[in-house]
Parts: sequence; C-alpha cells; structure tokens
Amino acid sequence: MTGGPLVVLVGPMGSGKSTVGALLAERLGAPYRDTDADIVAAEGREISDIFVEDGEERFRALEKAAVAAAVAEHEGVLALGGGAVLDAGTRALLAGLPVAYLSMDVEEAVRRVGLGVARPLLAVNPRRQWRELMDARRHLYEEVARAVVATDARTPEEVAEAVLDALELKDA
Ligand SMILES: Nc1ncnc2c1ncn2[C@@H]1O[C@H](COP(=O)(O)OP(=O)(O)O)[C@@H](O)[C@H]1O
Ligand SMILES: O=C(O)C1=C[C@@H](OP(=O)(O)O)[C@@H](O)[C@H](O)C1
Ligand SMILES: [Mg+2]
Repeated sequence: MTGGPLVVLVGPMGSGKSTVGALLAERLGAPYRDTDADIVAAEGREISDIFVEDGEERFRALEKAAVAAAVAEHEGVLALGGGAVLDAGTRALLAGLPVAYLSMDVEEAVRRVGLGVARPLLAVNPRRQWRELMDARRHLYEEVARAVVATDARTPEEVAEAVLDALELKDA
C-alpha cells in the first residue's frame, strides 16, 4: 500500500478539525490522530501551559516535530493545530497530500471558541485576534490545501460529508 495519511485537516482554531477528524475516521474505518493531542501526551501538560511556561516558539518546535512524525507514521485521518502551517518545512511535507482546509468566518469563530480559555491565542479580544491570525494565515491554508470546505452553518457531520466529497473519498 502507498501509506501516508488518508486525510489531513488544516484550518483556524475552532473550524472543527478535531471534531470532524474523529467523525471522518469513523466514516472511513480508519484511525484518528491529532497532533495537539500527541504534544499533550508527550509533554504531560496542556497546550495552554506549554505556551505560558515555555512560550510559543517552544510550542512551534514541538508541533513541527509532532507533525513530521504523524505524517510519516499515520495512515488514517490526521488533524493538525491551527498554526502548524506557519512552518515552511511543514508546508513542504504537506505538498501532494490529501489536505482539506476547513474554513469559517469570524463570527462563527467567535461563537465557537471566543470565550474558551483553552486556546491562548484568542484569549484577549478574540474577534480582532482572529482577524489578524487569518490575515497572516489564510494564504498558507490555501497553499497547502487540495480542497477548501466551508464549515459555517454546517454540522460536523455535514462538514465530514463535504470533505469526503471534496477529496473524492466517497468510495475509499
Ligand atoms: N460544524 C460545527 N458547527 C458548530 N460547532 C462546531 C462545528 N465544528 C466544531 N464545532 C465546535 O467548535 C469547537 C471547536 O472545535 P474543534 O474540533 O476543537 O476545532 P479545531 O480542532 O479546529 O480547533 C468545539 O466546541 C466543537 O464542538
Ligand atoms: O492556531 C494556533 O496557533 C493554535 C491552534 C490550536 O489548535 P486548534 O486549531 O486545534 O485549536 C493549538 O495548536 C494551539 O492553541 C495554537
Ligand atoms: Mg484541534
């Protein structure tokens, strides 16, 4: 067999990568993996604690290694953290893979994650922070994506269905 992930999900915080990734794995009868969860398991602490205790740069180094390991080893559905595409080496690793970019607008983002404390990058003024993040990242998500799937006003099940359609995995 060819190996490599069946699906890789990218997109901003709250777009549903983790939620939809688990549903997709179920649909495809394949294992699910999430690089944020890999980092938490390896470090024995939450992402927000890594940011506060060691800083974002350290988190990005851990994330880069976690994505490289997962892309090399994992043959199921893989959800990345929202900032994984900031790294040029990571973007190069994703080239040619079945990557879906889960998109959403700012109001949907604020509804989903704006009030949570689990995502440190949105903790203060989530609407403005999210816009700034997207201005910096939108083109990076588009660069690595084979398909863009809008998630606004769709349930996670509907998003999963749309990803299968967009990546032509319906018969997989
Ligand atoms: N399509 C959707 N519609 C409504 N809420 C959603 C949808 N997808 C995810 N959510 C909710 O948004 C939050 C963030 O989802 P999550 O899967 O953790 O996103 P990500 O991994 O992209 O940050 C969760 O509370 C989740 O239940
Ligand atoms: O966008 C980002 O920079 C981040 C997204 C988070 O993952 P999700 O996109 O799964 O929320 C997590 O990796 C960390 O809080 C940083
Ligand atoms: Mg996630």
